[in-house]
Parts: sequence; C-alpha cells; structure tokens
Amino acid sequence: MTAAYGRILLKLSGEALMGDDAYGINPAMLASIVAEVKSVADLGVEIGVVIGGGNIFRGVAGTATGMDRATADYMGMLATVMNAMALSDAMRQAGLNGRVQSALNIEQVVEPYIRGKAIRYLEEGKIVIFAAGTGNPFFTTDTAAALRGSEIGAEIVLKATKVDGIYTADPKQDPLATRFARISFDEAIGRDLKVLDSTAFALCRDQKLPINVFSIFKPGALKRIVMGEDEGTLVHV
Ligand SMILES: Nc1ncnc2c1ncn2[C@@H]1O[C@H](COP(=O)(O)OP(=O)(O)O)[C@@H](O)[C@H]1O
Ligand SMILES: O=c1ccn([C@@H]2O[C@H](COP(=O)(O)OP(=O)(O)O)[C@@H](O)[C@H]2O)c(=O)[nH]1
Repeated sequence: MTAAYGRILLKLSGEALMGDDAYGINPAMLASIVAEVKSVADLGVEIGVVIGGGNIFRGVAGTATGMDRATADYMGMLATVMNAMALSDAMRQAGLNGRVQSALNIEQVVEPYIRGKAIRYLEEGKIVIFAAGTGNPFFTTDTAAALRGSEIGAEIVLKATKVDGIYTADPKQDPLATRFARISFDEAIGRDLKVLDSTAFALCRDQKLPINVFSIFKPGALKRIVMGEDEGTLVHV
C-alpha cells in the first residue's frame, strides 16, 4: 500500500479534543485521534500538525466580555500550546515521536518554530506539532495550517473537523444542505462557505495547496484520504 502523499499538514480542531465533554481535553478522544495519526505515520507519510484551541479559549468569545481582541487572541494561542503538549504526550504514549514548535516563544516549555528544523524533523520521521497558530492575533489556526503547510511544502492540508465535508450551507443549521465531493477554491470562496476562514482559503489557493475537509469522528477517514480515496470534500485549484 503506497500513500498518495509524501508530506501532509493535518489541522486538528481544538474542539475535536473535547469528545463529548463540554470543554477541555478528553483522554479517550485524544487517544483515538493519535491512533488515526499513527495509521498514517505507519505508511511512512511525513506529518505536520496544526492544533486549534477552541476547546479551551476562543479569541472572539473573550471579546464578548469586553476583553481587548488582541489580548483574547493571545490567550487563544496559549490554549493551542496546551493542546499541542497534550497531543505530543499522547503520541509518546502511543510510540510516536512528536515535537512541538511554538510560534510564540515560551522556551522553557516548548521549542520555538524554526522552519528548517521542522523540515529536518519531518525528514527524520518525527511528527511536528505547530503550536500558537501563526503567532499573530486576528488570525486562526486554519490560517496557521495554510501557512505552515505552505512553508513545509506539504502536498495537501487535511482539515479534521466536526462535519464530514463542505456543504452547500452549514449542515448544523440547515438539514437540507448537501455535501460537495469536490469544490474549486473560487467556488468555495465565492459561495462564502464558512467551514474554513477566507484567509486560509485564499492562502491555499494562491499556493495551489489543496485542502481536504473530513470528519475527525469517522474512523479510518484520515487514512483513506492519504491513500487517495474519496472522503470528505476536496478543495482544488
Ligand atoms: N458550508 C459549510 N459546510 C460545512 N460546515 C460548515 C459550513 N458552514 C459552516 N460550517 C460549520 O463549520 C464548522 C467547522 O468550522 P470551525 O468551527 O472553524 O471548525 P474547527 O473548530 O474545526 O476549526 C462545522 O462544525 C460546521 O458547523
Ligand atoms: O494565528 C492564530 C491562531 C489562533 N489564534 C487565537 O487562538 C484561538 C484558537 O484557535 P482556533 O479558534 O483557530 O481553534 P479551533 O477552532 O481549531 O479550535 C482563536 O480563536 C484565536 O483567538 C490567533 O489569535 N492567531
């Protein structure tokens, strides 16, 4: 079995880590995500991961209480560092070699993001977890996934989320929404489909970096995409 991609960037939503809990990190969910990642790592695919923070803190939620947006966003970025550390530890327990690199310097805790070093780790078969998003407020971890994916020369960005693809409308709001198997960047941006933010879409489009949106709750979905099978929604140039 050979994989369709040699190097991928996996975006894991923070909320995926909650499982059925109301917030935080659910250990069983974390272990099942790591098992999915391992099934792909075992194929020899090089994996970069960008992890979200929405299970702990979301910048926009902070501003609802009157907090300054940039301050709230920095808190959101710190939340992603906690998730990254939990993920890397769960990888260690599963026998995988994970390395966390943070876009914000917290040297006593995790390594800083250094592109060349990240690429070296990938070549060595280590899984690099990119924490703290882009390091800038007013961005999201989806945009961080597009950015890091471009920087490391990933062949595809895989967005693992709560829905099993991109729909004509938010399927959580509209039960009649139908799923696209494939959609072009121009159409996804033109229809203002909210599953990814527009900055992330635009960056991937400019870099000709395809995106596949799939459900993190569907066992085997990640591996199927990596094997080149039809799963979720492929956003193409
Ligand atoms: N057109 C659409 N197709 C699919 N999902 C959509 C769409 N519009 C909005 N969504 C919503 O987007 C959510 C995923 O985006 P987001 O909340 O940013 O996830 P994540 O936390 O995984 O980054 C889905 O749970 C879904 O409810
Ligand atoms: O480059 C970034 C990435 C993230 N964030 C902040 O971190 C929070 C958590 O990230 P995100 O919402 O993307 O996580 P997810 O939806 O994947 O759980 C965001 O709400 C932002 O407040 C940010 O300011 N800049």
